[in-house]
Amino acid sequence: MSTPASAPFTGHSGPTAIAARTRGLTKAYGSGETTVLALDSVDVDIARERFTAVMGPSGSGKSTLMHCLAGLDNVSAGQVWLGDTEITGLKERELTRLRRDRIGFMFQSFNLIPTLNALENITLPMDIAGQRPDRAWLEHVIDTLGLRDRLEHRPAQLSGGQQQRVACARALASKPELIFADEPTGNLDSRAGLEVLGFLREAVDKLGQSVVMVTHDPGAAAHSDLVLFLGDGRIVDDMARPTADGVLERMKRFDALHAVAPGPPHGPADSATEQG
Ligand SMILES: Nc1ncnc2c1ncn2[C@@H]1O[C@H](COP(=O)(O)OP(=O)(O)OP(=O)(O)O)[C@@H](O)[C@H]1O
Repeated sequence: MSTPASAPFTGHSGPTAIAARTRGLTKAYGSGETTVLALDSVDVDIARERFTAVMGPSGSGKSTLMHCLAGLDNVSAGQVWLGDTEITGLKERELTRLRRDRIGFMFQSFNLIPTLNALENITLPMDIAGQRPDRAWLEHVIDTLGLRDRLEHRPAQLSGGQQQRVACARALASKPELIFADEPTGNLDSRAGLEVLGFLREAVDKLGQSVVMVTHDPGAAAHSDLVLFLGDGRIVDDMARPTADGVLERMKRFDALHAVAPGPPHGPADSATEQG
């Protein structure tokens, strides 16, 4: 578990091969009798240059896990690292810079600026940060995502799938260590959704990126290398090289278990996940 503190991030196969990790990550909302334990002592290693999907029923803690991993939410207990940097305990300003420099985000709702064209949207976070894009990398991302002939178009002139590809390029533009995608296909029809999943896959396979995606869709999860299943704020299972059918079966089993024995909010099932 200990990693050399001075180990630099190399962009690809780093010294730890871990993009992010948590130990004892606990997040509670509220206090007293109304406390909700959204995450209950989660230990997880997110592998570098891999596509990790996070699944689980509504309210199981998926978004909370993503927010804590991305430093968007403070934790109640435990530790979170991005690469070799412990982010728990960082000040808000340091967190803002870390997110800007080292993390990419994709959301269900694209979040593009309507008055800017595709290229301007892609480079906006870097422009705001006063950073110059690595030109060769940017060109590579644009070609990989098939956006070359759409760069002058505004979001309204693009299909939903194309808009999400622009959002994907924006997330990739600064060559972040880790990309978080929150239901990135949630607003797309199945064909456009497949296309975006294919591009996320390529971002990992061809561009050496690391992706964490929250999804409810077993078909989307099947594009990942590893599915983490959350239940009641804990990682209750994982599945490497998932198939849509396999994921669906696993989810049905969880549902059946829940239906038979609703039990206490945080049951004993916990196979704290270690990969990499
Ligand atoms: N700001 C908040 N205040 C109080 N409770 C919260 C807050 N955010 C989340 N929760 C609670 O924490 C638990 C986990 O929520 P979270 O949004 O992480 O689940 P999720 O798995 O992402 O759900 P969904 O699939 O519906 O998006 C839920 O019980 C939720 O009600």
